[in-house]
Amino acid sequence: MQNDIQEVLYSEEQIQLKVRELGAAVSRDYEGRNPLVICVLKGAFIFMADLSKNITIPIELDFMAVSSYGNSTRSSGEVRIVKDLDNSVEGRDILIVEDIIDSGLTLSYLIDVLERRNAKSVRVVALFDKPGRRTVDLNADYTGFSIPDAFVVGYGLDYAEHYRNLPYVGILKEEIYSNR
Ligand SMILES: O=P(O)(O)OC[C@H]1O[C@H](OP(=O)(O)OP(=O)(O)O)[C@H](O)[C@@H]1O
Ligand code: HPA
Ligand SMILES: [Mg+2]
Repeated sequence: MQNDIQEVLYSEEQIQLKVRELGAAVSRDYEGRNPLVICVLKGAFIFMADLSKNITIPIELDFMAVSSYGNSTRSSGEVRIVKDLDNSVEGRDILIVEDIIDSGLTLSYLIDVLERRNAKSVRVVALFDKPGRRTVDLNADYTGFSIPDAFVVGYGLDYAEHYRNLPYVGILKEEIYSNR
């Protein structure tokens, strides 16, 4: 697995430090509000686990699975809900937890769905952001790291379902996906 990585962008330790900061910011901003924190599966599963342990106010958790990349390094443009929420979002303060914002298509779709279901507020915390790749105008309320336009894996992020279990985040060698 390690041999497929061209360059480590952020180590496990650097990520943990950032996640602690994000947890503190969320805890401060949502004091007294009991938000519903939504994990966007599968990519955000590790970030959600670590972030939630760093949130010090009462929260509820829910999970939604959406997919648009499949086995590609480019978005198909079609966002599919693979698993929906268990909870109603009506009248709730929602915090969406995303691993990465790339084109922005996944998030713009999700925000739209949650607003149409009458959430009281919708905010986004994203660990990684590729601002150079947006096709829709959208930004997270809380961002961990801005990264260059390269396909990255690890800490939940996959290529064709592989590499999610790497504890760090790195750029995938182009030769792994260029001849597919
Ligand atoms: O801003 P975008 O271009 O929409 O890209 C970001 C989304 O793409 C990835 O999900 P993916 O479809 O690969 O599903 P996964 O989380 O199960 O890997 C990633 O985890 C984000 O949810
Ligand atoms: O760089 C990425 N890596 C993994 N999944 C992704 N989904 C959007 N961008 C990426
Ligand atoms: Mg993926």
